[in-house]
Amino acid sequence: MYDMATATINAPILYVIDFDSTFTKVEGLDELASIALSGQSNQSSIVAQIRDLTDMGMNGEISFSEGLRKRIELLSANKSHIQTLVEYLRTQVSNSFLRNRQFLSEHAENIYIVSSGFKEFIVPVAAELGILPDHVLANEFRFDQEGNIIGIDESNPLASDGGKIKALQSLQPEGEVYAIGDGYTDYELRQSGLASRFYAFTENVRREKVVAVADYVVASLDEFLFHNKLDRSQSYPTSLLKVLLLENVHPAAVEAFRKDGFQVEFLKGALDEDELCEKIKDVAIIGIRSKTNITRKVLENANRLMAIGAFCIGTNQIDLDAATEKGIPVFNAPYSNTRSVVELAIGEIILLVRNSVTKSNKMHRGEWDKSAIGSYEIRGKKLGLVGYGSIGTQLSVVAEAMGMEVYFYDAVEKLALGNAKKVSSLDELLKISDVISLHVDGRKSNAAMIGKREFDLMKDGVIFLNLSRGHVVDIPALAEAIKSGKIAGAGIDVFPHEPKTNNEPFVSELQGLSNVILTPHVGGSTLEAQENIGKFVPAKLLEYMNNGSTYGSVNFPEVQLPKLTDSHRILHIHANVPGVLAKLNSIFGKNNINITGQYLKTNESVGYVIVDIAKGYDREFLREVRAIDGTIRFRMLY
Ligand SMILES: NC(=O)c1ccc[n+]([C@@H]2O[C@H](COP(=O)([O-])OP(=O)(O)OC[C@H]3O[C@@H](n4cnc5c(N)ncnc54)[C@H](O)[C@@H]3O)[C@@H](O)[C@H]2O)c1
Ligand SMILES: O=C(O)[C@H](O)COP(=O)(O)O
Repeated sequence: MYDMATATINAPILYVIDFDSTFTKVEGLDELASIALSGQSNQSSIVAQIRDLTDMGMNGEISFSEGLRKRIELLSANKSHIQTLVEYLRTQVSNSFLRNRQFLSEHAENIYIVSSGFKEFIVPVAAELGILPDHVLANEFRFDQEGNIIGIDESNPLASDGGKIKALQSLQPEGEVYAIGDGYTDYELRQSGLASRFYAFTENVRREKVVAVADYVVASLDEFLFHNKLDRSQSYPTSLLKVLLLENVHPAAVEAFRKDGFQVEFLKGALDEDELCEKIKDVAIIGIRSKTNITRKVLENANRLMAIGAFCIGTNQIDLDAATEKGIPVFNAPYSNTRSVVELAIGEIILLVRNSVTKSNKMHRGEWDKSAIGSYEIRGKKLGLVGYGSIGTQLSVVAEAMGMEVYFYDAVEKLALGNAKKVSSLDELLKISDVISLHVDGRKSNAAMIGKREFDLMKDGVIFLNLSRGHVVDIPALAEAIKSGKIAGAGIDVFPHEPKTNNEPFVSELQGLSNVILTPHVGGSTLEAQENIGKFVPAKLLEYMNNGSTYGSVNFPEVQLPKLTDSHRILHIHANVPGVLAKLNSIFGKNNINITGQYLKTNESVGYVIVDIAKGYDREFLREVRAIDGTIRFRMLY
């Protein structure tokens, strides 16, 4: 075992880092085989054999040297393939190594790569991040005259079992050695007593046998640096923060968070309140769509929660007041699916005005009903829009381009686009429209805003669409109006009770009614919209997590902050009571903290102060900042 007594006091710690699946995301030899055999029929089977051998070696299931020789025999690669491999590996450097290139170059003297891989591809890739070429201890290939790989340099200690130990011994380290890697041979450095600590590195691959024997498990280089209080790219490692993504958000979202190092859990369906109360306890960021309700009770259980992403437009499913009180900003995607809703509405208006749904249903039953009765053009028809926000206005423009006469009613003063005409009351709009389409938001006060009274005001034979929120319409009253013929056709995409997953049944009084299009809340569900949302919302959340910006938040004071350079940033969220900024400034003054930038925004309930301070301060003052009356949340970025 490692003996502290033998380490020379004050000798620098040596960081010994593995290359394959640690420094880079992949195994170099596996990739070399894949490149060399590209286009050949045996490519996948040989690469699979090589991968199996790599895995067995990494798990300590076969002797390392035996595995290496077998892999080289299977390889059939040459020098030109190595060049291609190097280009590829440059794109495969682990994200947390890329983020921490400053640490790697500033500490280059104390960092070694000790790898059973090959210098020919490790040196050029590692050197780009500041690793010194003579600090790469690795194998070397042997080539024939044509440049084909014919074996390995057997005189290199790394070519034999226990090679990493021998290589490290050759350095005669004077101080402590911390070994970081994903494989069993990295652990052997610790087992041999040469290294005082072994950190199992799980950013790219998690080998349980290796994790089981590790002193520490780190899912990123930031986590390793955090553990050792070393300079790093993330003040708090994202690999220690969990992101919970519900309701089948686009894979782009998963990718965005993983790329930044977060732990991501992805679920296809929604969760109910009790399930969520349990699940949210260790979650730092949650991403939902329209079906997950984030209630006050859920938030009471969310003590690690820092931000909420609504991967949709509507945010009525979130208790925004409770989130604000807890200092949690909420972000949504206000425009990413607008066009998708508009296109569905236009399609439905045409089909319903034309009475095509009834005819299509008859055809399915074997009835041929060729007649013009009840079928109209949309040209010249009056479209009444309830809610003239992003969707209402875009629908207004498109419908007008198709020859409809557009009228709208909105609760707040809105500028009419094109030739659209504003009407002064909902009742007036309902009375004059041939087609009525709802595009209000889902605020509580809009519950059942369209019921029997409103249906009675409408023209006989009106076409009615709701693609906004289910609870806005009284469904029994709607069903009655359809049955009575008051409504000639309806397109309904949203319902007061929607299944949580695709496995649950859907039940509604609207089922089986004639000339009714029922869609399962898919107004915004196009691949384009979902991909846009899957990129947009994580970008907002990451901007908040990494930089503190709240621009675009639906419940928080909005600030767009400059990128943090050469300073540390304090983010202080407090109840909006007088005097907090003065208290903060007096603490900074008293502790000689040099302020390089300061921002303050408030809304009715919270204040958000951001202070950039020069590095080199004594951390003691942070205690005083935390203790300021009314502090809700406090964190630091650097
Ligand atoms: N079916 C879907 O898949 C789908 C997709 C996207 C959005 N939506 C829903 O559509 C809603 C509207 O989206 P948006 O982007 O146009 O929102 P928005 O906030 O831009 O517009 C909503 C408009 O409705 C108005 N409004 C609210 N209550 C009203 C009332 N009682 N009377 C009159 N006007 C009222 C508001 O003043 C606002 O102008 C979203 O909130 C969401 O609930 C559904
Ligand atoms: O608010 C929205 O954007 C829509 O209702 C879409 O919700 P969804 O993402 O749950 O389909």
